[in-house]
Amino acid sequence: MIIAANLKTNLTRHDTASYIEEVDKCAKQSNQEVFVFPAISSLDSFSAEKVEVGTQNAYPTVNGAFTGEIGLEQLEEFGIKTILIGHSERRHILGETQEFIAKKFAYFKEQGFTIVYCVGEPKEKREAGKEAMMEYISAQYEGIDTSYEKLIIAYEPVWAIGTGLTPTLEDIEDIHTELKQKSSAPLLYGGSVKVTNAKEVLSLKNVDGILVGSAALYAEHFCTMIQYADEIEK
Ligand SMILES: O=C(CO)COP(=O)(O)O
Repeated sequence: MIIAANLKTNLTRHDTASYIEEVDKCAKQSNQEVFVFPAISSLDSFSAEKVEVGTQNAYPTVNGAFTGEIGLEQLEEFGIKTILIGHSERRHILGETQEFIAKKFAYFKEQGFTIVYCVGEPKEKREAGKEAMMEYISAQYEGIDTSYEKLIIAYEPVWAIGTGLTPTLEDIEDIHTELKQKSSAPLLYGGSVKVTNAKEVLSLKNVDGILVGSAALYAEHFCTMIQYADEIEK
C-alpha cells in the first residue's frame, strides 16, 4: 500500500531532516511505499533509502519569473520526481482553478513525475446529496489523464481535513468504489487519518493507502501507521 505524509507548512529544514531519517528507518522494515511531502523550504538532498520525498507544489515551468514559486530546476537539484497536485488547500485557500491544475498536471506528467492528485468535496456538496457530490468530484477529473501510469489519486473530503471529522467507513468504501470506476490508479484516503483510525481505513476495499496530514507530524505515529499497513493482508 501507499502511506504518505503531507507535512504542509510545518517543521523546519532541520526538523524535517530528522523526521525523514526516522521515518526511513521504519519504512525500510516495511513492505509499503512511503512518501513524505515536506514544506518547500525544507526540500534537500536527503539520504533516505526507502522514503520517496515529493514536493507539495511547483509551478509548471523549468524556471522564470514566477515570484514565490519553484520550478523544475529547483526540484531537479534535489532529485525530486514526485508532486502533489490539486490539494484542497491549494484549490480553496490559494484559489487554483481546475484549468490551472490540469495544466500543472500535464506539465509534470510530461516530465515523468509521479503525481499524487487530490480530489474531494466541501461540506455543502456533501450535504447536497450523493449526486451533487459526485458531480462536484467528477469536475475535478476534467483535463486529467486518469490512465497516466504514474498517477496516484487521493480522495480527501475538504470538511474532513484537519477537523477530526471523517466520513463513515461505509461512506469511504462507497466513494472509493465509485472513484475506482473513473481511474484504476491507486486510490488513497486522506482527511483526519490518525493512529486510532488508520487500520480500519486501510482495511477497506478500494483503499490503497492513506495521505496523512497533522497526525503524520510525529514520526512515531506515522511509523505506526506504516506498521498497520504491513499487518493488513491485501
Ligand atoms: O490534507 C491532508 C493530507 O493531504 C489531511 O490532513 P489531516 O490529516 O490533517 O486531516
